[in-house]
Parts: sequence; C-alpha cells; structure tokens
Amino acid sequence: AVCCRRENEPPLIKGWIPFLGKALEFRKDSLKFLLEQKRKHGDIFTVRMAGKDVTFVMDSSLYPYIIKHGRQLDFHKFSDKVSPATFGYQPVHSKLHPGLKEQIHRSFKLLQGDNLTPLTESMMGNLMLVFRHDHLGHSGWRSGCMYQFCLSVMFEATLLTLFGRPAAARRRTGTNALMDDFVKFDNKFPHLITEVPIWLLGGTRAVRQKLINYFLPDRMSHLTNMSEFIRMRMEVFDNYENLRDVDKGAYHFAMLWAALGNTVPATFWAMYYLVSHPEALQVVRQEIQEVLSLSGVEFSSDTNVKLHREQLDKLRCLESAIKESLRLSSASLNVRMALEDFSLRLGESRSFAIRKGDAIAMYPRTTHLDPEIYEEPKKFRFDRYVHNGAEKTDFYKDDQKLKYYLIPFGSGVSMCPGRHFAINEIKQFLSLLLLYFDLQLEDGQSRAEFDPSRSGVGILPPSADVRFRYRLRVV
Ligand code: HEM
Repeated sequence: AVCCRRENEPPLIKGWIPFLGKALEFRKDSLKFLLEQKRKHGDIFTVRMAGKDVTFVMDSSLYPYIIKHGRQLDFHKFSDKVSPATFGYQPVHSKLHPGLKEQIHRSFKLLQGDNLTPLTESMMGNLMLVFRHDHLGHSGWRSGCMYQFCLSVMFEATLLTLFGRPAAARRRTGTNALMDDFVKFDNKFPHLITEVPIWLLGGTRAVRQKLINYFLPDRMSHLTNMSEFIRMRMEVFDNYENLRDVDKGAYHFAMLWAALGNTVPATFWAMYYLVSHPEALQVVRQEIQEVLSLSGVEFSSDTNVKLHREQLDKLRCLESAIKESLRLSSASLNVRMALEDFSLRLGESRSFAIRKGDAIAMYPRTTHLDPEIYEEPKKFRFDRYVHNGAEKTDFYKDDQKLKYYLIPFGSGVSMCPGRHFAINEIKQFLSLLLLYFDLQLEDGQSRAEFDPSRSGVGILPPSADVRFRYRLRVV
C-alpha cells in the first residue's frame, strides 16, 4: 500500500518549526506537540509549512530506511544552506572551490581512529592544566555555578587542544573575552539557524565578526601545539586563492562552535546527574580508581592524573552515565532534504511518496523518552547502558531489537565526526572532577530543568544554573 501525503490538508501547526521558519510552537514543548500529531496521524505525518512539506518519521524502527536512502535524502544540502549564513562564510561552490567540500570532509578522519589518541592525550594535559591552575589550589569548601564551571573548563581546554597556544605561553590571554563572545553568539544561534536575518539580532553581527577575527590566518600562524585536524584544515584553505581570510576565520569559528555548542551542555548534565545521585557517583568514582590502580597508579591529589585512551575505554559505568545524560538531554532534529521525487520504501508493505525539496525529519528525543523502549524514561539510571561489565546494546520495541535507540550524534552520512572525541573529553573531565573533589549540590538547590527553547538544535541546556559545592578530597 502506498500512503500518500495529504496534499490538501491545512497546516498542522500554527507556528513554525526550526529550520524552516521562525520556530516557536515546536520549541515550546516539542515532545508534546509531536506526540499529539502522532496520536492523530500515526508514525509518519507530513506538516506543510513555509511552502515546504516536512515529513516527520516518529518510529525509530523506520530510521534505517531513511538512513539507507542517503543518495536521495541528503543532509549536506540542508546544512550547506543554513551554515554559511549562520557562521558568516561564503557558501562552498563546487565550481569555484573544486574539491574543497570533499577535503573538509576528509579532515574529519583526524578526529577518529588512531588520530583520536594524540587528541585525547592533548585534551588530558589541557584539562589538567586548567584544573590545576584554577581549581586545585584551595582547601575547604568552595561554591560555584555548575554550568559556568563546565563551560569555563571545557571551553579553554578544547580551545587549547584544537587550536593551540602562543609559543611562549601555556595558556592564551583573552580566553574569557572569547568565551563571553561565544556565549553571546550561541544565545542567538537558534534564531540564526532558522534564518532570522542577523541584522534583526541586536549586536550579533559585531560579536560574530569579533569571533571570526580570533581565527584569521595571521593570528592562527602564531600558534603552536595545534591539533593535526585544524592544521590540515588550514592547509586545505590556503590552497584556495579565492577563499578570503574572513571565510577561513569563519570556518575555524564554525568548528569551534561544533566542538563546544553541544559538548558543554552535555558535560553539564553528566556532572549534574552524578552529583545529584551520590550512589551512582560513588560507583563511577570507584571504577575510575580501579582503572588507575590496575595500571599501577595510586591516585594522590598532589600529582597530575593521566588517563590514556585505553584506560578511558575501560570506564564502562562512566560511559553509561554519560550516554544516559545524553539520552535525557538530547533534542536534535535530524533533517534530510529530498534531492529528487522518489518513493520512500518503509519495509515490505509501506512506501511514502516524497517530492524533490521535501524535508524528512527524525526527532530522536521521542525515541529516547519512549516508555516502551526505556523503563521509567525520565529517570536517570547511570547503569542503563552497561550489562555484566560490557556495553548494553539490546533495546526493544514491539519485540523488535532496535538499531537506533540512542541517537544524540545524528545518524548515517551526517553522523557527528567528533562523537568519540566528545565522549572521551567528557570522561576525562568527569574523571578529574570525581578524583580530586568531594561534590555536593548546595542546600535548597531545586531540580534542574531543561530549557526547551533550543529544541531541535542539539543538547538542551538547563533553564537556570545550579549551585554546587566542591572541596579537595584528602587522599
Ligand atoms: C556531546 C557532544 C556532541 C554532540 C551531542 C554532537 C552532535 C552532533 C550532531 C547531532 C550532528 C549532526 C547534525 C545532523 O545530523 O543534523 C553533529 C555534526 C557535527 N559535529 Fe558534533 N556533536 C558533539 C561534539 C562534537 C565535537 C567535540 C566535534 C569536533 C571536535 C564535533 C564536530 C561536528 C562536525 C564537524 C559536524 C558536521 C559534520 C558534517 O558536516 O558532516 N561535534 N554533531
């Protein structure tokens, strides 16, 4: 049977959804909205808005069929349209810049496989540097804001790891100013990717220009200890004479955003859930200590910790706790654009007519919070993804084993190339935190809530920061 799009039906939403318009209704309570549509129309429904059809596919057992149609359902068509206007670079044209897109894509390999080892080692050193200088010199309880803490540590350590530092210094001057501008830009990010013109967003254009300026070629050329990943991208850009310096700076700035925009809130939630579940924190801390002592290292707060990549791989409970935080906080919308008219086959008996230019959207949050897949889906269970000391990968719906049950990093062609680095750096951050500090929420601190206004963008930040206390552990 062919279930055709309902051509003449009126729009199903009064507002707009991200990526196609002004993004209001969906952002208020995306889950409620989509589940209501699903109740009315079933697992697949088409919403006509802004002159385009957006077909939502709600059933995760159907995701493989969409991902399989990579040739006809393209991610880059969509991101190529949105990213240049957001980050301020010229769109890449295959005629003007032959091979550039492919080389950029090839550079992603430098975030993965064997290349992940030097990157992870460098991140370890930089995290340790920031912890040692900013947080390890005090005894007694100190209090802080958790999101701000995660942001400042991860921002500086990531910046140093990817982009390097001036030859004569271990840290960079002006990092706080750069971070403040980054936050200002990031606050406007949801508007920019929904194509709200930048001139409507107050001083955002000036802030973006300042951010781009940090990464102009003459400033980048003075940096040492840069990652191979960014070095290769610099070389690639230099081979294109018609790329302006400002475009090169904007590409680097876009990469800084990709590396931090989701990682910071993801780090926050992993820390928040562990600190607010002391029994889980205890198990995870024990696991980290065991992995260290297996390699003959007895932890002491006076010495610097080094966790190698193979050691990080053994931290199964910590990994499960991070995945569980990602499950709860991730709200990215994965959009594909149809490059041609075709019939989207969904298994043996169903297909769906798709027209060139239509958008297909998967919203994994509905999967992540589906009570038929995850028991008590709104609860944090740190060990949900571990079974008998190994990674747990069998999750079911309607007795069918699911391939896609946890999708914070997207899927198929557009899957995040930084995902392994991201998990490793969050592991490293949490390992240092748990080894060096006793941690508590401050008295009277209420439960953290998600800020729904970034639904569709990525990891949701908290609606307000959370106060916590930390003290050097006596070991
Ligand atoms: C917890 C942290 C992270 C999350 C949740 C995350 C999530 C995502 C998602 C969902 C996408 C795909 C968008 C889509 O399919 O529509 C993506 C793309 C991307 N991510 Fe990440 N990401 C994270 C960390 C990182 C890091 C650390 C880096 C780099 C160091 C990175 C680099 C990228 C890049 C370059 C792309 C675009 C890929 C392309 O154009 O094909 N991400 N990320």
